[in-house]
Amino acid sequence: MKIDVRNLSKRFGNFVALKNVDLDIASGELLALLGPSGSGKTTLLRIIAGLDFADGGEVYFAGENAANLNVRKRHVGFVFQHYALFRHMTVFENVAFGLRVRPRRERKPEHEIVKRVKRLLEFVHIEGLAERYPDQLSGGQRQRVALARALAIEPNVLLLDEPFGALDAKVRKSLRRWLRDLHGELNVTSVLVTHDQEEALEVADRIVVMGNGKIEQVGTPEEIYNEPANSFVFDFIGESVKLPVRIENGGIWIGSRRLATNDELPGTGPARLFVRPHDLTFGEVSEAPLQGAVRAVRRVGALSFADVRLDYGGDDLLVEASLPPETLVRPGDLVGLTPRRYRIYEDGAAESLTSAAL
Ligand SMILES: Nc1ncnc2c1ncn2[C@@H]1O[C@H](COP(=O)(O)OP(=O)(O)OP(=O)(O)O)[C@@H](O)[C@H]1O
Repeated sequence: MKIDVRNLSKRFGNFVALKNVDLDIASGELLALLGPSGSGKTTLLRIIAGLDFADGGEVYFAGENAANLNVRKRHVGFVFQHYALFRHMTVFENVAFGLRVRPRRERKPEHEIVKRVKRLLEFVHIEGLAERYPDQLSGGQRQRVALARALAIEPNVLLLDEPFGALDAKVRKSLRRWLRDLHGELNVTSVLVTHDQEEALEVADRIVVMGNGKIEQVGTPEEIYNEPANSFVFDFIGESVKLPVRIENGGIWIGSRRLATNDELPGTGPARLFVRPHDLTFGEVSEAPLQGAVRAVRRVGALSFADVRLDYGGDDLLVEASLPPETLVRPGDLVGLTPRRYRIYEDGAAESLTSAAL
């Protein structure tokens, strides 16, 4: 089921929660709505679901204006962060619920309901838990039940609002891989709300980055990460180091040193350089545009980072740079750093003035 969102806007009192949102969701894709808290992700999801109404704009389900379809007719399955399972029902009954409450004309005979529920429990790998109650399950198992229950009604659209938000990091990771695999087997259009960029990058076919009720960028995980459309997306996705720089005489100046660039830059004035920590290359103090003293060296899993205090035109600036495996530095060492791939944003402007891969 294809979903088109057209010029959607929503206010809560004076607060603008969605501003002229346009979005095409392809049939069968898994789309992630990603953004900081309060950016409007849940509001957009609720309007798509029919649980809330927009002040302006439309949502189309397979070309039909969804305003003409009530919640039930939209055939939407939901999974929320807080497992809204019925506590007094077993896993089996929870999953069967949506099938049993259908109007008599549409309801399947009991033996078919039993067959379908069993198949769903197998599909989400919890067939052994059918007779348990929600209290007797782990958080991850409950979310599997919630997904089986959402799928029971054979939805055209699956809406997931922070489905793994309440789970610990390890369970989250395994469940999102599981969701990715499962989604490949389902012919359902899914929209996943998350504020976890790693989750979105790993699971989604495409990501919609939202900020302040607006769409900042739509793209594949690679596009979003490697070609951020603006400074908001660069800053929000992945780690970033931001350095104040100056544009003058066609070049980028870090203090009194000119950064090697591919292009001549127009204009004069302050700007900001955005660089990923792993795109800061360690080198000779005398040659690199940035110099500083190593404060600490840290290992996080297989990666090493150095906190470098840059001597930055009077202001000290602490940056975290990724250490390539062969680089040996110790606290107290003076090092040079060169931004290898970066983007330059004029102060106050979102669009990148230039980007470079040196
Ligand atoms: N019923 C409401 N009444 C008033 N304001 C609301 C209401 N629902 C949402 N908002 C506001 O609208 C903004 C967007 O909320 P929304 O829940 O869509 O954000 P979100 O991106 O999903 O955030 P989170 O990740 O924290 O869930 C927030 O500032 C929120 O406070």
